[in-house]
Amino acid sequence: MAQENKFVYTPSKAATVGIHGPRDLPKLMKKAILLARVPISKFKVGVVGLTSKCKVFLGVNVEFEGVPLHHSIHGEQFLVTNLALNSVEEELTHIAVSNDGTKFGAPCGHCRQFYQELGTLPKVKILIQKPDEGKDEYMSIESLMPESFGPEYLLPKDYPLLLAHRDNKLVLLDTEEICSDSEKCPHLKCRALAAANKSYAPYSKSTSGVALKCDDKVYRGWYLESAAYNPSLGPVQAALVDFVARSGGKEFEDITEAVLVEKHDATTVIQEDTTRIFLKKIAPNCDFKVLRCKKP
Ligand SMILES: O=c1ccn([C@H]2C[C@H](O)[C@@H](CO)O2)c(=O)[nH]1
Ligand SMILES: [Zn+2]
Repeated sequence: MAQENKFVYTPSKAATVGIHGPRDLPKLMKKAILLARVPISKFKVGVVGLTSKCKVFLGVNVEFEGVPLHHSIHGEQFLVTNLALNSVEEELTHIAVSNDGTKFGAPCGHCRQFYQELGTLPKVKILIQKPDEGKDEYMSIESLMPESFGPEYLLPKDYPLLLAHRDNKLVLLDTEEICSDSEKCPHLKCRALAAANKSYAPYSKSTSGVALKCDDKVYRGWYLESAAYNPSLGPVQAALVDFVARSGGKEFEDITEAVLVEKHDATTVIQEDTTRIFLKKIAPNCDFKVLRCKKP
Protein backbone atom coordinates (compact mmCIF):
# COMPACT_ATOMS: atom_id res chain seq x y z
CA MET A 1 0.00 0.00 0.00
CA ALA A 2 1.47 3.32 -1.09
CA GLN A 3 0.16 5.35 1.83
CA GLU A 4 0.08 3.64 5.17
CA ASN A 5 -3.36 2.89 6.50
CA LYS A 6 -3.29 2.11 10.21
CA PHE A 7 -6.81 0.76 9.86
CA VAL A 8 -6.08 -2.02 7.33
CA TYR A 9 -4.13 -5.24 7.92
CA THR A 10 -3.24 -7.72 5.19
CA PRO A 11 -3.29 -11.36 6.42
CA SER A 12 0.51 -11.34 6.85
CA LYS A 13 0.48 -8.03 8.74
CA ALA A 14 -2.39 -9.36 10.89
CA ALA A 15 -0.33 -12.45 11.71
CA THR A 16 2.51 -10.27 13.01
CA VAL A 17 0.12 -8.91 15.67
CA GLY A 18 -1.13 -12.39 16.56
CA ILE A 19 -4.33 -12.44 14.50
CA HIS A 20 -4.90 -15.77 12.81
CA GLY A 21 -8.69 -16.07 13.10
CA PRO A 22 -11.90 -14.68 14.64
CA ARG A 23 -10.88 -15.52 18.21
CA ASP A 24 -7.87 -13.19 17.94
CA LEU A 25 -9.71 -9.98 16.96
CA PRO A 26 -9.66 -8.62 20.56
CA LYS A 27 -5.85 -8.44 20.31
CA LEU A 28 -6.13 -5.26 18.20
CA MET A 29 -8.89 -3.66 20.20
CA LYS A 30 -6.85 -1.43 22.51
CA LYS A 31 -4.92 -0.09 19.50
CA ALA A 32 -8.20 0.67 17.70
CA ILE A 33 -9.82 2.41 20.66
CA LEU A 34 -6.89 4.84 20.93
CA LEU A 35 -7.60 6.08 17.38
CA ALA A 36 -11.18 7.24 18.12
CA ARG A 37 -11.94 10.99 17.88
CA VAL A 38 -14.53 11.85 20.48
CA PRO A 39 -14.47 15.51 21.55
CA ILE A 40 -18.14 15.40 22.58
CA SER A 41 -18.75 12.13 24.41
CA LYS A 42 -15.18 11.15 25.36
CA PHE A 43 -16.59 7.65 24.84
CA LYS A 44 -14.21 5.80 22.54
CA VAL A 45 -15.49 2.89 20.48
CA GLY A 46 -13.15 0.49 18.70
CA VAL A 47 -14.18 -2.10 16.12
CA VAL A 48 -12.03 -4.87 14.68
CA GLY A 49 -13.36 -6.77 11.66
CA LEU A 50 -12.26 -9.83 9.71
CA THR A 51 -13.05 -10.61 6.06
CA SER A 52 -13.46 -13.92 4.25
CA LYS A 53 -9.93 -13.42 2.85
CA CYS A 54 -8.49 -12.94 6.35
CA LYS A 55 -7.87 -9.22 6.07
CA VAL A 56 -8.39 -7.22 9.24
CA PHE A 57 -9.98 -3.77 9.30
CA LEU A 58 -10.41 -1.32 12.15
CA GLY A 59 -13.13 1.19 12.84
CA VAL A 60 -13.51 3.96 15.41
CA ASN A 61 -16.18 6.47 16.27
CA VAL A 62 -15.64 10.04 15.09
CA GLU A 63 -17.49 13.06 16.48
CA PHE A 64 -17.53 16.63 15.19
CA GLU A 65 -17.69 19.52 17.58
CA GLY A 66 -20.15 22.28 16.69
CA VAL A 67 -22.48 20.32 14.40
CA PRO A 68 -25.56 18.21 15.19
CA LEU A 69 -24.89 14.75 16.61
CA HIS A 70 -26.31 12.93 13.58
CA HIS A 71 -23.16 13.87 11.65
CA SER A 72 -21.14 11.53 13.92
CA ILE A 73 -19.62 8.35 12.50
CA HIS A 74 -20.09 5.19 14.55
CA GLY A 75 -17.21 2.76 14.88
CA GLU A 76 -19.12 -0.01 13.10
CA GLN A 77 -20.05 2.33 10.25
CA PHE A 78 -16.43 3.51 9.99
CA LEU A 79 -15.34 -0.09 9.59
CA VAL A 80 -17.73 -0.84 6.70
CA THR A 81 -16.83 2.47 5.01
CA ASN A 82 -13.16 1.54 5.38
CA LEU A 83 -13.91 -1.77 3.59
CA ALA A 84 -15.77 0.05 0.80
CA LEU A 85 -13.05 2.67 0.33
CA ASN A 86 -10.44 -0.06 0.04
CA SER A 87 -12.46 -1.94 -2.62
CA VAL A 88 -12.96 -4.94 -0.43
CA GLU A 89 -15.55 -7.00 -2.21
CA GLU A 90 -15.03 -10.08 -0.05
CA GLU A 91 -17.44 -10.69 2.77
CA LEU A 92 -17.11 -9.22 6.23
CA THR A 93 -17.36 -12.32 8.45
CA HIS A 94 -16.64 -11.27 12.05
CA ILE A 95 -16.52 -8.09 14.11
CA ALA A 96 -15.67 -7.29 17.70
CA VAL A 97 -16.81 -4.00 19.29
CA SER A 98 -15.59 -2.55 22.57
CA ASN A 99 -15.17 0.70 24.46
CA ASP A 100 -12.54 -0.51 26.91
CA GLY A 101 -10.69 -3.33 25.18
CA THR A 102 -11.86 -6.02 27.58
CA LYS A 103 -15.63 -6.20 27.28
CA PHE A 104 -17.30 -6.81 23.91
CA GLY A 105 -20.80 -5.68 23.11
CA ALA A 106 -23.45 -5.41 20.45
CA PRO A 107 -23.71 -2.50 18.01
CA CYS A 108 -26.41 0.12 18.52
CA GLY A 109 -29.62 -0.01 16.51
CA HIS A 110 -28.36 2.54 13.97
CA CYS A 111 -25.37 0.32 13.14
CA ARG A 112 -27.40 -2.88 13.06
CA GLN A 113 -29.60 -1.11 10.52
CA PHE A 114 -26.62 0.13 8.47
CA TYR A 115 -25.26 -3.44 8.32
CA GLN A 116 -28.44 -4.51 6.50
CA GLU A 117 -26.84 -2.92 3.39
CA LEU A 118 -24.23 -5.70 3.37
CA GLY A 119 -26.86 -8.19 2.21
CA THR A 120 -30.44 -8.95 3.03
CA LEU A 121 -29.45 -11.46 5.70
CA PRO A 122 -26.11 -10.19 7.06
CA LYS A 123 -23.94 -13.16 7.86
CA VAL A 124 -21.59 -11.03 9.92
CA LYS A 125 -20.90 -12.56 13.32
CA ILE A 126 -20.30 -10.40 16.31
CA LEU A 127 -18.40 -11.14 19.51
CA ILE A 128 -20.74 -10.89 22.48
CA GLN A 129 -20.03 -11.30 26.14
CA LYS A 130 -22.23 -13.90 27.82
CA PRO A 131 -22.33 -12.59 31.38
CA ASP A 132 -23.80 -15.80 32.84
CA GLU A 133 -21.19 -18.05 31.33
CA GLY A 134 -18.34 -15.56 31.72
CA LYS A 135 -17.09 -16.12 28.19
CA ASP A 136 -17.38 -14.46 24.80
CA GLU A 137 -19.20 -15.99 21.89
CA TYR A 138 -19.84 -15.03 18.28
CA MET A 139 -23.45 -14.60 17.23
CA SER A 140 -24.94 -13.43 13.92
CA ILE A 141 -26.15 -9.86 13.46
CA GLU A 142 -29.20 -11.48 11.90
CA SER A 143 -30.06 -12.98 15.28
CA LEU A 144 -29.84 -9.50 16.83
CA MET A 145 -32.31 -8.16 14.27
CA PRO A 146 -35.34 -10.40 14.00
CA GLU A 147 -38.10 -9.06 11.71
CA SER A 148 -35.59 -6.63 10.20
CA PHE A 149 -36.19 -3.93 7.62
CA GLY A 150 -33.61 -3.81 4.86
CA PRO A 151 -32.88 -3.25 1.16
CA GLU A 152 -35.13 -6.16 0.17
CA TYR A 153 -38.15 -3.92 0.83
CA LEU A 154 -37.04 -1.23 -1.62
CA LEU A 155 -34.71 -2.74 -4.19
CA PRO A 156 -35.15 -5.40 -6.86
CA LYS A 157 -34.00 -8.90 -5.92
CA ASP A 158 -30.23 -9.41 -6.43
CA TYR A 159 -29.52 -5.65 -6.62
CA PRO A 160 -25.75 -5.17 -5.99
CA LEU A 161 -25.42 -3.94 -2.41
CA LEU A 162 -22.97 -1.71 -0.57
CA LEU A 163 -19.73 -3.67 -0.98
CA ALA A 164 -20.38 -4.78 -4.58
CA HIS A 165 -18.13 -3.44 -7.33
CA ARG A 166 -19.72 -0.33 -8.80
CA ASP A 167 -19.12 2.14 -11.64
CA ASN A 168 -21.81 4.80 -11.90
CA LYS A 169 -20.25 6.02 -15.19
CA LEU A 170 -20.68 9.71 -14.40
CA VAL A 171 -18.79 12.45 -16.22
CA LEU A 172 -18.34 16.09 -15.25
CA LEU A 173 -20.85 18.48 -16.76
CA ASP A 174 -18.23 20.98 -17.89
CA THR A 175 -15.70 19.64 -20.31
CA GLU A 176 -13.00 19.36 -17.71
CA GLU A 177 -10.05 17.14 -18.33
CA ILE A 178 -9.98 14.11 -16.09
CA CYS A 179 -6.85 12.02 -15.57
CA SER A 180 -7.00 8.43 -16.74
CA ASP A 181 -5.59 7.27 -13.39
CA SER A 182 -8.30 9.25 -11.56
CA GLU A 183 -8.14 6.89 -8.58
CA LYS A 184 -4.56 7.94 -7.84
CA CYS A 185 -3.87 11.35 -9.38
CA PRO A 186 -3.37 14.44 -7.17
CA HIS A 187 -6.37 16.40 -8.54
CA LEU A 188 -9.34 16.81 -6.25
CA LYS A 189 -11.81 17.02 -9.17
CA CYS A 190 -10.60 13.70 -10.61
CA ARG A 191 -10.59 11.99 -7.23
CA ALA A 192 -14.02 13.33 -6.25
CA LEU A 193 -15.47 12.20 -9.61
CA ALA A 194 -13.92 8.73 -9.18
CA ALA A 195 -15.46 8.68 -5.69
CA ALA A 196 -18.91 9.65 -7.00
CA ASN A 197 -18.62 6.81 -9.47
CA LYS A 198 -18.38 4.34 -6.59
CA SER A 199 -21.17 5.90 -4.54
CA TYR A 200 -23.95 3.58 -3.33
CA ALA A 201 -27.18 5.59 -3.49
CA PRO A 202 -29.85 3.15 -4.71
CA TYR A 203 -32.68 4.89 -2.82
CA SER A 204 -32.25 8.53 -3.93
CA LYS A 205 -30.05 7.91 -7.01
CA SER A 206 -28.15 11.04 -5.89
CA THR A 207 -24.67 9.55 -6.04
CA SER A 208 -21.89 11.86 -4.88
CA GLY A 209 -18.25 11.92 -3.82
CA VAL A 210 -15.89 14.20 -1.91
CA ALA A 211 -12.12 14.68 -2.12
CA LEU A 212 -10.15 16.54 0.56
CA LYS A 213 -6.63 17.92 0.54
CA CYS A 214 -4.31 18.20 3.51
CA ASP A 215 -0.53 18.67 3.19
CA ASP A 216 -0.58 17.63 -0.50
CA LYS A 217 -2.24 14.34 0.30
CA VAL A 218 -5.70 13.57 -1.09
CA TYR A 219 -8.44 11.74 0.81
CA ARG A 220 -11.73 10.71 -0.72
CA GLY A 221 -15.02 9.06 0.09
CA TRP A 222 -18.48 8.57 -1.31
CA TYR A 223 -22.08 8.71 -0.25
CA LEU A 224 -23.40 5.40 1.18
CA GLU A 225 -27.13 5.04 1.67
CA SER A 226 -29.25 2.98 4.02
CA ALA A 227 -32.70 1.55 3.26
CA ALA A 228 -33.88 3.24 6.48
CA TYR A 229 -32.50 6.57 5.15
CA ASN A 230 -31.26 8.14 8.41
CA PRO A 231 -28.27 5.81 8.94
CA SER A 232 -26.90 6.85 5.49
CA LEU A 233 -23.33 8.20 5.55
CA GLY A 234 -22.67 11.46 3.70
CA PRO A 235 -19.82 11.79 1.17
CA VAL A 236 -17.84 14.20 3.36
CA GLN A 237 -18.09 11.86 6.36
CA ALA A 238 -16.89 9.00 4.14
CA ALA A 239 -13.94 11.12 2.96
CA LEU A 240 -13.16 11.86 6.62
CA VAL A 241 -13.03 8.11 7.29
CA ASP A 242 -10.22 7.99 4.71
CA PHE A 243 -8.63 11.03 6.37
CA VAL A 244 -8.73 9.53 9.87
CA ALA A 245 -7.39 6.22 8.52
CA ARG A 246 -4.48 7.58 6.48
CA SER A 247 -3.51 11.06 7.68
CA GLY A 248 -1.47 9.84 10.62
CA GLY A 249 -3.40 11.87 13.20
CA LYS A 250 -3.84 15.20 11.34
CA GLU A 251 -6.60 17.50 12.58
CA PHE A 252 -9.71 18.29 10.52
CA GLU A 253 -8.83 21.98 10.63
CA ASP A 254 -5.63 21.19 8.69
CA ILE A 255 -7.75 20.33 5.63
CA THR A 256 -7.26 23.12 3.09
CA GLU A 257 -9.34 22.13 0.07
CA ALA A 258 -12.47 20.14 -0.62
CA VAL A 259 -14.34 19.24 -3.80
CA LEU A 260 -17.82 17.74 -3.89
CA VAL A 261 -19.00 16.10 -7.10
CA GLU A 262 -22.74 15.57 -7.33
CA LYS A 263 -25.31 15.12 -10.05
CA HIS A 264 -26.45 18.27 -11.84
CA ASP A 265 -30.05 17.10 -11.72
CA ALA A 266 -30.08 15.81 -8.14
CA THR A 267 -33.31 16.95 -6.55
CA THR A 268 -34.26 14.33 -3.96
CA VAL A 269 -30.96 14.52 -2.04
CA ILE A 270 -28.57 17.45 -2.36
CA GLN A 271 -25.31 17.42 -0.42
CA GLU A 272 -23.92 20.84 -1.36
CA ASP A 273 -25.47 23.09 1.32
CA THR A 274 -25.00 20.70 4.24
CA THR A 275 -21.44 19.91 3.20
CA ARG A 276 -20.57 23.62 3.00
CA ILE A 277 -21.90 24.34 6.50
CA PHE A 278 -20.32 21.20 7.94
CA LEU A 279 -16.87 21.94 6.48
CA LYS A 280 -17.04 25.56 7.63
CA LYS A 281 -17.40 24.29 11.18
CA ILE A 282 -14.78 21.54 11.22
CA ALA A 283 -12.23 23.07 8.81
CA PRO A 284 -12.82 26.86 8.71
CA ASN A 285 -9.90 27.51 6.34
CA CYS A 286 -10.97 24.93 3.80
CA ASP A 287 -11.72 26.15 0.26
CA PHE A 288 -14.86 24.34 -0.93
CA LYS A 289 -15.86 23.77 -4.56
CA VAL A 290 -18.79 21.93 -6.08
CA LEU A 291 -18.67 20.30 -9.50
CA ARG A 292 -21.68 18.84 -11.26
CA CYS A 293 -21.74 15.53 -13.02
CA LYS A 294 -24.14 13.68 -15.32
CA LYS A 295 -24.67 10.38 -17.06
CA PRO A 296 -23.16 10.82 -20.54
O1 LIG B 1 -22.75 1.04 18.71
C1 LIG B 1 -22.27 2.15 18.93
C2 LIG B 1 -22.81 3.05 19.87
C3 LIG B 1 -22.24 4.30 20.00
N1 LIG B 1 -21.16 4.65 19.26
C4 LIG B 1 -20.56 6.00 19.39
C5 LIG B 1 -21.38 7.12 18.83
C6 LIG B 1 -20.89 8.29 19.66
O2 LIG B 1 -19.67 8.77 19.10
C7 LIG B 1 -20.58 7.68 21.00
C8 LIG B 1 -21.66 7.88 22.02
O3 LIG B 1 -22.85 7.36 21.57
O4 LIG B 1 -20.38 6.29 20.78
C9 LIG B 1 -20.62 3.78 18.35
O5 LIG B 1 -19.63 4.10 17.68
N2 LIG B 1 -21.18 2.56 18.21
ZN1 LIG C 1 -23.74 2.53 16.21
